[in-house]
Parts: sequence; C-alpha cells; structure tokens
Amino acid sequence: MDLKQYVTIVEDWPKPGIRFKDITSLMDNGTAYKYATDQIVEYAKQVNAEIIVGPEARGFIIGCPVAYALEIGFAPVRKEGKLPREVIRAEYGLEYGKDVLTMHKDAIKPGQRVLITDDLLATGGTIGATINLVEQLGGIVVGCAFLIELTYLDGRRHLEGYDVNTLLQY
Ligand SMILES: O=P(O)(O)OC[C@H]1O[C@H](OP(=O)(O)OP(=O)(O)O)[C@H](O)[C@@H]1O
Ligand SMILES: Nc1ncnc2[nH]cnc12
Repeated sequence: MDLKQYVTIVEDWPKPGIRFKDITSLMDNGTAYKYATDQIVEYAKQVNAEIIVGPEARGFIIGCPVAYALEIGFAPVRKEGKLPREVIRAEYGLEYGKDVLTMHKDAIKPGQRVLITDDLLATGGTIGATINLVEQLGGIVVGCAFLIELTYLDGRRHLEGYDVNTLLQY
C-alpha cells in the first residue's frame, strides 16, 4: 500500500519554510491507518517490546493502537505540567522551537523492553529526550518506530546505537 498518498504536505506551517507533513488525512482513512499500525505492530513483535512509550500528542496516535493490538501497556511522555504525579524531565529542541518533556517516575520498570513510537522523526530532539527519560527509569530502548522520517534533517544522529524503523521517508 502506498501510504504517502494519504499524507498531506502543508507549505509554510506552522512557520515560513516548514513543509508540514499532516497525518490526519492518513488517519481519516481506516484502511491506511490500520495498514500503518500493522507494520509497526510487526516491528514491535520482532523487537519483543514489553511496553510502548510515545510523546504527546501524535506519538499517542501511533503508539496506542500498537499497544492495544499487542495487549501491552502504553506509557505517555507529556509536555511539562500535564502529568499529575511525580515526574522526571528532559529538555529538547524542535525543528520549530524548544520544550521540556516529562514522564511519571514509575511509568517504566527497570529492565523493561521499551518500543518508542512517534508519527515523525525530524531533528530527533523529541526522540532523544524520550530515550533519555526511558533510560533515566532503567528501561531498555529496544526500538524506535516512526511513520515518517525527514531524512534531510538527519534526526538519526540522535539515534546512533538504537534500532530505528520508519515507514515513509522524505
Ligand atoms: O524530531 P523532532 O524535531 O523533535 O520533531 C518531531 C516531533 O515534532 C512533532 O511533535 P510536536 O512537538 O510538534 O507536538 P505534537 O505531537 O503535540 O503536535 C512530531 O509529532 C514529533 O513528536
Ligand atoms: N515538518 C514537519 N511536519 C510535521 N510534523 C513535524 N514535526 C517536526 N517537523 C515536522
């Protein structure tokens, strides 16, 4: 299935010069959304993931159906001030800004095999901070799965030594 036809490219959003890859048009199509999810479910099986971790908000869209399909847990990574209990934190840079990500201190058990999912790998700042959070908690990052990779931003430089799986490349 050619998933690229379901991704809409929005020029100059949210800032001039950014070509935004809008995945809502892919999610609108049940067959395409299921196909993409199934590919990541297969990858999660290959790496024997025991829990899925995804950063808000689009990481939830990719990660939650994978966790559901495998009957394993999903642990959310959220922007600062959103999680109600004790958190750990990591700072990161984005293609268009800076932010802080947090995770509940008890979200991952030490030694647990973690698959990180997100919709898109751009500069790699978000995934780098997410790996940092998982490892602070003693989790083992067994893989990182994305729907889309923007190869021209070389986000993989944050992912040396990690197993990375991307379905679409631009
Ligand atoms: O590789 P990076 O340069 O870090 O960029 C990729 C991240 O940017 C987007 O999230 P965003 O922070 O815009 O939040 P959202 O998912 O809530 O829209 C996207 O969903 C990834 O998480
Ligand atoms: N170009 C882009 N399109 C969609 N999401 C993004 N997150 C960071 N860069 C992005």
